[in-house]
Amino acid sequence: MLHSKDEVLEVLLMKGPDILDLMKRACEPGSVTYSRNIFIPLTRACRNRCGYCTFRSDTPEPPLLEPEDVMGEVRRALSLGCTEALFTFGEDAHEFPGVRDKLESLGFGDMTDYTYHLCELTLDAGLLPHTNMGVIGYRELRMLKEVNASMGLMLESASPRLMETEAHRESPGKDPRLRIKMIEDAGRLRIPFTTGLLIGIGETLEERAESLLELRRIQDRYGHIQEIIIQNFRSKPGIPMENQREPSLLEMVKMVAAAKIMFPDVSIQVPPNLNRETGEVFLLAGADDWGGVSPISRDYVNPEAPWPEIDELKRITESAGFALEERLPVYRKFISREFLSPRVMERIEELYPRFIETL
Ligand SMILES: O=c1nc2n(C[C@H](O)[C@H](O)[C@H](O)CO)c3cc(O)ccc3cc-2c(=O)[nH]1
Ligand SMILES: C[C@H]1O[C@@H](n2cnc3c(N)ncnc32)[C@H](O)[C@@H]1O
Ligand code: MET
Ligand code: SF4
Repeated sequence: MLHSKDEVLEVLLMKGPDILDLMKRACEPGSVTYSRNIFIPLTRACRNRCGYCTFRSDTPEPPLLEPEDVMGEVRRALSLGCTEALFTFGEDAHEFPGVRDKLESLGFGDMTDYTYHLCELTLDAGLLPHTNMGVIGYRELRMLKEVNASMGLMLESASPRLMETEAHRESPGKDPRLRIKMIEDAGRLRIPFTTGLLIGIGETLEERAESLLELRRIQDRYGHIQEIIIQNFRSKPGIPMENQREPSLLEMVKMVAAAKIMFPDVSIQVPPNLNRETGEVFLLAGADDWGGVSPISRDYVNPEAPWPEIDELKRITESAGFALEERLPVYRKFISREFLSPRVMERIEELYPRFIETL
């Protein structure tokens, strides 16, 4: 195991054949999971302005997806065999007058109320919601737990220093203290949780080590983290961080391996669309999940990076020596009354019994 900052840092500084030993230590034979989803970006309005983001828009047009649009997409996703509805969008969007007026005309007070309503309709229709709407409070989390199979929030980095750099200078919601608090709140509420780190946004190797150790501390205390995304920063034309160097393949390999060694109890996810050529190398470094893959929608956060077809994902996974296994947005070991609301649990028992642990 890697327990101290020095030990983790030593891994992140490795060179030459030591890296091969590291990969061997992290990689276990077996299966690699993915979830069939549809991405539903309710709004591009966001109170933050992250230096790497192309998703946010100042004048979102339309300000909000309407219930009919959302439910049309949900039905289409169901007909294509999806199980997950991924609700990811801007933080505190109801602070924008355009969004607030639209919410009001639909009869909702804020984005949480609206999201709750859509999750409820989605769950009734048969998809399992996973919501990541940025930082929200304890009461909002408690409310959304009732209609979500899992929820998520990227820590991005545990470094408060990035709040003074291009990455997060204009993003009060990326303060690691707020993000850590929300991840802990989700732990207190027993919500199966997805978090992750964004690699290459100006953080030092030492800060990468600290971020992993911070997530380990939270997981030791609460045990609700089901997966950690190790996401590589992608440079895109027009973003403030356009000239920032992307992380190298070996930097990513070392992060993935360190994460797997530190978290034998958590899946390590790398998004296949951001790693078209290199994804299979990450499997050999301990990554064991591809995340949500959509047969219909784009990755609205990374629209230039299409997801591979599921057949292609299977080919890549098998050629590296692993089996591709479909999962729900909630991992098998969290499918229980301890972690899911009665409503969500009943829906899974009814519609997706094949994903439930049979002992
Ligand atoms: O397609 C994407 N899915 C993203 N997902 C979705 C994720 O792959 C799946 O929804 C989960 O694995 C649940 O099945 C996120 C989920 C979170 O909770 C937090 C961050 C992300 C980030 C992305 C992302 O950048 N692109
Ligand atoms: C939804 C998640 O997508 C990630 N994200 C946002 N912009 C980029 C980018 N340019 N490259 C890679 N990941 C990005 C952030 O980590 C965010 O939390
Ligand atoms: N805006 C949220 C965040 O960055 C959700 C993901 S980005 C669309 O945490
Ligand atoms: S990454 Fe999320 S929080 Fe940051 S600007 Fe984009 S939408 Fe907002």
